[in-house]
Amino acid sequence: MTALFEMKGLTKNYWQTEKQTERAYLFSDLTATIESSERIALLGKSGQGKSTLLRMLALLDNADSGGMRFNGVEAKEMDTRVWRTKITYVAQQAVMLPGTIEENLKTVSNLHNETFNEKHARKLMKDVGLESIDWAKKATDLSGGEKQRVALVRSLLLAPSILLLDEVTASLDLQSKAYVENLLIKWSEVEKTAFIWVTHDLEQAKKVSERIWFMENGTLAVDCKAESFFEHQHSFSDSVTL
Ligand SMILES: Nc1ncnc2c1ncn2[C@@H]1O[C@H](COP(=O)(O)OP(=O)(O)OP(=O)(O)O)[C@@H](O)[C@H]1O
Repeated sequence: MTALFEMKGLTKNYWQTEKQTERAYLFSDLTATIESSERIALLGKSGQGKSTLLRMLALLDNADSGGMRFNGVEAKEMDTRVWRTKITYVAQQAVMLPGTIEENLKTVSNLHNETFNEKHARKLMKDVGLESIDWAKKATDLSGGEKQRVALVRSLLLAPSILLLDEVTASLDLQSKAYVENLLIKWSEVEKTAFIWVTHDLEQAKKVSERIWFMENGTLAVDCKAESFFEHQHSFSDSVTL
């Protein structure tokens, strides 16, 4: 059976401006396969290249070598915009487009010339705890945490196959964080969406993931079931102090 997603030998050299260390690359030869709607937490100390990898998977950054396939199709054979609707990146700092919340939510349907499913959007806004917000409000006036949740709903409206979540709850209070975690777990189960969630919060990783990718020294040092990772956490690196 064709895998949902494969990455093979992905390598990123340091940028020219980067202070050279003992190795020339940020990460090298990252290889992994996602068979179906798996929930993966991507862990690793600061500066290991987790965000760079996510951006690379969404074709927002180039690999120096290696390749990727989605449903058996090479990234370079697919239209970049189509790829990004299948494999969608949600940034740590949400960016709102000029205009109202409603206009932001409608970006996706407008892009695809489709009818906007308001009921679906309202349900998602409720799921992230934003049911009482006025959609006529200017999106750029929202708080950081509100912007993050609107951005997440906007991405979910694309119905991607793989969501790339870059510390998406870092700016949220505990209640909103729980809303988002629960929504994404449920969403993955119901819609059969995979996600790769970068987090420094081990409790969150334990709650949301079935599989762990752990980056260390420029490699994907660990790729295993979440249960096994947390059972043997002490034997990975320096106790995985993230
Ligand atoms: N566009 C760029 N130009 C130069 N250096 C960059 C660029 N993007 C990232 N880097 C460098 O690459 C390294 C990895 O950055 P990245 O943000 O991918 O790491 P990370 O593991 O996600 O870190 P954190 O956990 O702190 O978010 C860092 O040293 C960063 O300064």
